[in-house]
Amino acid sequence: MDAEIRESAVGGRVDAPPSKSYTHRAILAAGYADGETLVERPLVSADTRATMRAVEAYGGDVTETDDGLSIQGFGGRPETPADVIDCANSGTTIRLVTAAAALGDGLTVLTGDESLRSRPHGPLLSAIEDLGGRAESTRANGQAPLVVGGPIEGGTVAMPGDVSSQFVTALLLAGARTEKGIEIDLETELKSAPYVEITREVLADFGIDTRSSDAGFAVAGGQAYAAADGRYRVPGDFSSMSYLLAAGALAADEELEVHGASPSAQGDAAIVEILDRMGAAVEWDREAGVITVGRSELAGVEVDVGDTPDLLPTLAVLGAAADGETRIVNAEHVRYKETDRVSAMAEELEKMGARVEETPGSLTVHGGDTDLRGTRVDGRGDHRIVMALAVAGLIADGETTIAGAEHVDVSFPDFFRELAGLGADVQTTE
Ligand SMILES: O=C(O)C1=C[C@@H](OP(=O)(O)O)[C@@H](O)[C@H](O)C1
Ligand SMILES: C=C(OP(=O)(O)O)C(=O)O
Repeated sequence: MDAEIRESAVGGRVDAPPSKSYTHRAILAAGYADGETLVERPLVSADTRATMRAVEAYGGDVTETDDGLSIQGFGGRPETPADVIDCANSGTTIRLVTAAAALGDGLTVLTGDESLRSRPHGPLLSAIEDLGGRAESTRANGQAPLVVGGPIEGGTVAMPGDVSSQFVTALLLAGARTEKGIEIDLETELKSAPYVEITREVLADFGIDTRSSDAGFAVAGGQAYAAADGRYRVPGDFSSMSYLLAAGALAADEELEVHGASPSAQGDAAIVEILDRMGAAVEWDREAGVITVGRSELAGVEVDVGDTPDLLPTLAVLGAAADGETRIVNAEHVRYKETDRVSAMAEELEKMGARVEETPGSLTVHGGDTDLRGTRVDGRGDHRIVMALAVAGLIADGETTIAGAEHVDVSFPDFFRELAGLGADVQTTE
């Protein structure tokens, strides 16, 4: 599917979609629980469907109802799946579900699409083996397809922190259901650290205690998952909001209001502070959960994305429109996503006329001196590249055509409808 976008103004009110990260965790936590949990206001998207499929493969049941997802847990110990688990495009799913597989008696086979089969899982596989489980990459390169089995009893493992925080998340979720618990000592600095705090927040809401220390994180074993009153409500997604807020800062003719922006552990809420630092007229009423943004002249800034890798595509587009230089640093781990997002944004923005430089760990965008021009760009099969380029299309001269626009289904299925609803001149064509 292509998306065609012409220079246009936006404004009005929009509701943020529910958080992908919280939804994944809530679905799996409900899977680990006994009995039924209602996950209210879930994100239903291609990635979260992959986690639902995994919970069902392990013997749980997931039903979409008008009130949310009604999930019957598999009770802490996954059954051996009758078939391979297809995690599609979702890194969160394959990592969290791999650690769950290490609690089972039998073997689980996990795979995904071409992008997912190129992403790294080596440190998680080694940790499971160190804990006495079996965890192999069929191609012996740390990538899926994976074959995983247990049951692990728990213990202490050392692991790098700079490849993916999802390895820590996966072990904390599964660790609560081991006999001895799991202690994770980090050998290198943790990147994407706020995502582990999201995990700890969801775990606490399901009655699971975790600890953090200078060395890493730990979870005691033998804990039972149970949400208060059997219900869990998902907050709004700040990564998704970043495209809406960027659209407002670059192209609003009247104020743009994003609702559903209540504070949570999401690091990507930093988009509000970054926009403010760039000179945008942005205000966040935390109590009401509403962010308003108006069109403003922006100035380039330096942003460290160590904690907030998913903001890089949005920031690159803001940088292309801002006066002066925007330097996005501490971005090595942004290369391990659905695609190498550092190179992808450099190359696609260059097609639109921006001047961009990359180093292994940074992206510098020289904004202001060149106007973006519409052309055909490639969404790289990556939802965040597609959405960021769509925002760039709002301020580019002429028409921007984005190939692979259907990939928004991964995290924000209504993205193009919402953008059109705000006044953007955008059409999608098969
Ligand atoms: O745990 C999560 O929900 C996520 C963690 C981050 O990945 P890494 O920890 O691999 O950087 C982030 O990029 C991803 O979109 C979602
Ligand atoms: C990297 C992402 O997700 P995942 O790791 O779950 O594929 C993302 O949503 O940007």
